[in-house]
Amino acid sequence: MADRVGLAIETFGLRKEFDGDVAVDSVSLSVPEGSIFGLMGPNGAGKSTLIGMLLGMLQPTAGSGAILGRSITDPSGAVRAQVGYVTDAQHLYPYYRIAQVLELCSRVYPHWDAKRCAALMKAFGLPQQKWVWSLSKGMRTQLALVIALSVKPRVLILDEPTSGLDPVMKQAFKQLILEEAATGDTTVFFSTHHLHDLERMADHVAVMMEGRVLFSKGLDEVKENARKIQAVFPDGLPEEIRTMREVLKVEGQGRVYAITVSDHFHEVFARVKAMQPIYIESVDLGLEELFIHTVGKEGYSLELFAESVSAQ
Ligand SMILES: Nc1ncnc2c1ncn2[C@@H]1O[C@H](COP(=O)(O)OP(=O)(O)OP(=O)(O)O)[C@@H](O)[C@H]1O
Repeated sequence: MADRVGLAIETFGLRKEFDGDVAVDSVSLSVPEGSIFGLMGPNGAGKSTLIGMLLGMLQPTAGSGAILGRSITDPSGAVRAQVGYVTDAQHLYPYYRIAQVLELCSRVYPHWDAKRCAALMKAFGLPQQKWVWSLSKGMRTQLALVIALSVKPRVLILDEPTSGLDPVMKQAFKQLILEEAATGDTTVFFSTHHLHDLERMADHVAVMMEGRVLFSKGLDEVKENARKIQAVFPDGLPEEIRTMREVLKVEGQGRVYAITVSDHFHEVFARVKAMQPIYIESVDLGLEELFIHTVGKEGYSLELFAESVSAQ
């Protein structure tokens, strides 16, 4: 595994089968250091399975991966000391009191930040003497976040972290994550069902469907390269436009054609312009439109995906 500078997480052809059923299929991802990377996908897409492999909780069937240059299958688990994580199924000790869990963590994690832990506990108002088993789902998530941030993580991995939280806590949680990322020292990798989480938090976005990552890019790159061309041609649409690799969709209304471009926008625009349209302009493309067209072009059901796009 290459120890490449600049990437916090890297996977190559990562695959996981459960009894022959493929849950994660050939996933190759690059997560730049210092980024907030949002992975979006509907129920059953394979997000938790992928995260389970990154955290060393699940053994890959094939492929490989590294966090901060160390293999995710490294049996010593050394990399975990620099990784904070919050998962849906919190791996916390049910028969410990909160204070005991924190005490244990302070001994296990070499970079444990007791001040930060105390401040976060106060902010969340978590009762130190409560048993872990008696906490609500949202309180467990809060406790997991307190721990995740107190290990001074270089990488923070969050599996649908806000799913059990009420709206006020959701907001507070997101704020904390953004503050953590703003320090520039922490890379955040999170999964979500919802497009609006990506739009509000992430600077790198990926879409997962049925075990595969269909799309993975930096938002700046998306804004620069995924746009729409609106054009009118003297003799209707030149057929070769439909066959261009970068063209996701062509829609016509009267004589005006809207050409959705997923990549290399400037080159495609220049090629279309050379076809001598009567009129041509470039229009911004939202993430929602881009994802819907990408998912559709790959032949996946838009119904599954539509819920992720519309839900708040
Ligand atoms: N331990 C397991 N044993 C068998 N199948 C599993 C196991 N864990 C996950 N799967 C299957 O793998 C597929 C992907 O599940 P996964 O939980 O990774 O999806 P997800 O994108 O996280 O979904 P959700 O958003 O609902 O949490 C599903 O078909 C699921 O049934």
